[in-house]
Amino acid sequence: MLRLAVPNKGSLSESAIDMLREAGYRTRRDPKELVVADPDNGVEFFYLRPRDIAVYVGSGTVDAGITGRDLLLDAGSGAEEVMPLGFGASTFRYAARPGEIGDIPSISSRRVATSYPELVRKHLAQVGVQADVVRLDGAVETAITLGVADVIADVVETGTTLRAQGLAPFGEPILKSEAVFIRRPGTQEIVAVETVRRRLVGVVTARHYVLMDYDCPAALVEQACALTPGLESPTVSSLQNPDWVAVRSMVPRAQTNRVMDQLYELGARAILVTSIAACRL
Ligand SMILES: Nc1ncnc2c1ncn2[C@@H]1O[C@H](COP(=O)(O)OP(=O)(O)OP(=O)(O)O)[C@@H](O)[C@H]1O
Ligand SMILES: O=P(O)(O)OC[C@H]1O[C@H](OP(=O)(O)OP(=O)(O)O)[C@H](O)[C@@H]1O
Ligand SMILES: [Mg+2]
Repeated sequence: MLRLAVPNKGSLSESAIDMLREAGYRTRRDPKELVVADPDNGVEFFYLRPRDIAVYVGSGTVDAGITGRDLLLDAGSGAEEVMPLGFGASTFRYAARPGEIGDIPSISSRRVATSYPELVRKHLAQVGVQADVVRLDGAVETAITLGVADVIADVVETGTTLRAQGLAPFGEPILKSEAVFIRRPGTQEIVAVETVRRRLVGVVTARHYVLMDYDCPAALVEQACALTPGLESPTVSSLQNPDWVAVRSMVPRAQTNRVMDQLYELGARAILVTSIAACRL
């Protein structure tokens, strides 16, 4: 059986579980369940702390899993990112009291509090800044108030936590993170890992696109297809009225209304949009 690691708690857990369910896998029924066997799909799921997932995958104890890119890089375990999953987006940034430290070179000789010490050490080395890294488990924004650090490096999603502590981010983000599918190097040869990857690509694509159907005057079909090129090529079918054709194409969900407006202006009618439940491209 393939061994797959899933976040058991935290920001990524619920969305990761939803994604696996959409991909047709069995998921836990109770948050206390830590191991779930899915014999029909030949997979055993291990519900682990997101921070530990890259370590398990890197060591080969589990074959693949879902975690955050920032956690993967902090673990430095040798597990590799296969694909981003389109949820759990955040940035990883330095922050300090406004007016005190305003750029990355000024971190030099200061104390930086973080829950991601390896990620921060690697970044400081990359930019050639010497500083003391103070490892904390969480709530690092308070470290400056309590006098443990001059700078923090932490996950920023909305920025609410930073603002509440009177801190402001500075410098370019160290990293743009999101949930990622990771695997042990070499496992691309394992058919079951490749099947999981393909199913996840299916879910990400199904979420990203809608299916658009419309009727279009035959004389305008080239212009209409230019607005809805789809992935390979739109399907064009004949209608009973030979002056019109029916077109079906995949359109990025975020562009749905703009494309419908443009099609309508061109002369297309009966424009229908449907969600895609699943797909394999
Ligand atoms: N608002 C957020 N706060 C923290 N982590 C977030 C947020 N949004 C996305 N993430 C991502 O979630 C992962 C961290 O998850 P983890 O479960 O370790 O911490 P958490 O969500 O802060 O939960 P907890 O603090 O309860 O342990 C990282 O990859 C991080 O980038
Ligand atoms: O930019 P925001 O939307 O405010 O989100 C980012 C904050 O949320 C997380 O903290 P969490 O609540 O998980 O507490 P923790 O620091 O103890 O992990 C993270 O560590 C940041 O502090
Ligand atoms: Mg947290």
